[in-house]
Amino acid sequence: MPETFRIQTLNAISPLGLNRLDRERFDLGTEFTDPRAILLRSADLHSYDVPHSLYAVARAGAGTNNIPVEKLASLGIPVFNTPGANANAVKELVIAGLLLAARNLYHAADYTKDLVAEQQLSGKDLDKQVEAGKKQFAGFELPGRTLGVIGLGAIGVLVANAAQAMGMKVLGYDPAITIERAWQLSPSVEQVTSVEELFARSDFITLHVPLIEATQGLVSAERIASMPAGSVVLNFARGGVVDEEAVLAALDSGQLHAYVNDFPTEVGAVHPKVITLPHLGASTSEAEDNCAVMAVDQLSDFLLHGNIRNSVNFPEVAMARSPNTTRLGIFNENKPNMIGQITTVLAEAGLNVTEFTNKARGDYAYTLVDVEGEVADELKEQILAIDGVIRARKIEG
Ligand SMILES: NC(=O)C1=CN([C@@H]2O[C@H](COP(=O)(O)OP(=O)(O)OC[C@H]3O[C@@H](n4cnc5c(N)ncnc54)[C@H](O)[C@@H]3O)[C@@H](O)[C@H]2O)C=CC1
Ligand SMILES: O=C(O)C(=O)COP(=O)(O)O
Repeated sequence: MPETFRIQTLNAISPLGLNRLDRERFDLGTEFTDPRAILLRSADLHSYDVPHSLYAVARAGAGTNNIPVEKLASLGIPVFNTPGANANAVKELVIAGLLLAARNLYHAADYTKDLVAEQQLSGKDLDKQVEAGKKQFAGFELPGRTLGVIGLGAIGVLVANAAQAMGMKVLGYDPAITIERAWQLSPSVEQVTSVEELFARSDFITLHVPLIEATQGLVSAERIASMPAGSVVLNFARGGVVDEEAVLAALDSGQLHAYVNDFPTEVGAVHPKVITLPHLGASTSEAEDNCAVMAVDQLSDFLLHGNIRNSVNFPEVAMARSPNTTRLGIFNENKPNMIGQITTVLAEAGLNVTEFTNKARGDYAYTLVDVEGEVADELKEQILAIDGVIRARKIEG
């Protein structure tokens, strides 16, 4: 009997994704203590005691800063994410953020509500106060203004192209832009080669980078000071990418006009020039469906076939299944003679290899191997005994 894999969900995952799982092979629950896989969105896994049973973690979304990615790599546990699946949702919220800031919409709507709810105005009195008060919310238009986009990945490219189509001058900065994203980027977007230049030339800055050591505090006091007075910072990446204290000081001094962000803090959320949303970037039904479908498909492909697609800590490795073969998935340290030792064990067991792929990424590597016929259980133990092999699995189809 092939195994039924226990998948523990730590956040609400769209049923459109979950319903793709064959219930004969997958058992879904929120309370397992020995899951084979974890499926989550933003739940924090950093203090999670990783059980020996765990084979994989799938993040229905983009950011993986809530997951101990390196630690899991060292245990031979791939972490998957869903690149691009929620990018349009974030792009639309960023465009809304540009307009919220440029037209002072948040305060303007509050003002109107206050006239009726608090001041109890109506009829001609209300009309009069509306016309008298509106000038304090007069804004500015986007065409001709410059938007600096930091990070030209799935989201950054969509934001850059949309802002450009709205008549903005768009600058982009991403020293590691992929060829795929460069092809998608509007040719009118100007690439700048230093983040300092981007700040100095931008009326709006929008952030679309992961939260990693290199991006922590990327928006600093010094960089904000180099922006034109009255600029706007939009942060739909992660709170830690911005030095919030510096932003609040710049809002107080008038150097910044507004800070629109998706990551509430006790101090920031109540500042009058800050517009904070409750981490809403990916919260559309479309994005939730897209992320769930992609995460579930990648996870089930790994559990059933050992294939790795869109992992953030292991390389892309996928092979079609062939009849009358047994598949092994092996995680090992990326060091010399691993392939030699693995194939020697297979040869000594008299096994004929029909397909073999080994790819490395950073300190670790992954091997998928198909051999003719059945494989004895002891073979897995022999492979695990090789110095540098972290984990080995006989994958039943
Ligand atoms: N507010 C929300 O609900 C959401 C937030 N996010 C955040 O947005 C981030 C980006 O998402 P995607 O665009 O889908 O990821 P992505 O991986 O497609 O793009 C990230 C880009 O940032 C670039 N980058 C990395 N370090 C950089 C640096 N120091 N300077 C400039 N560029 C740098 C990379 O080269 C890559 O092109 C996620 O990691 C996540 O933190 C993503 C989705 C929803
Ligand atoms: O995909 C991301 O990085 C996000 O921030 C979305 O988070 P969520 O899935 O809405 O908890």
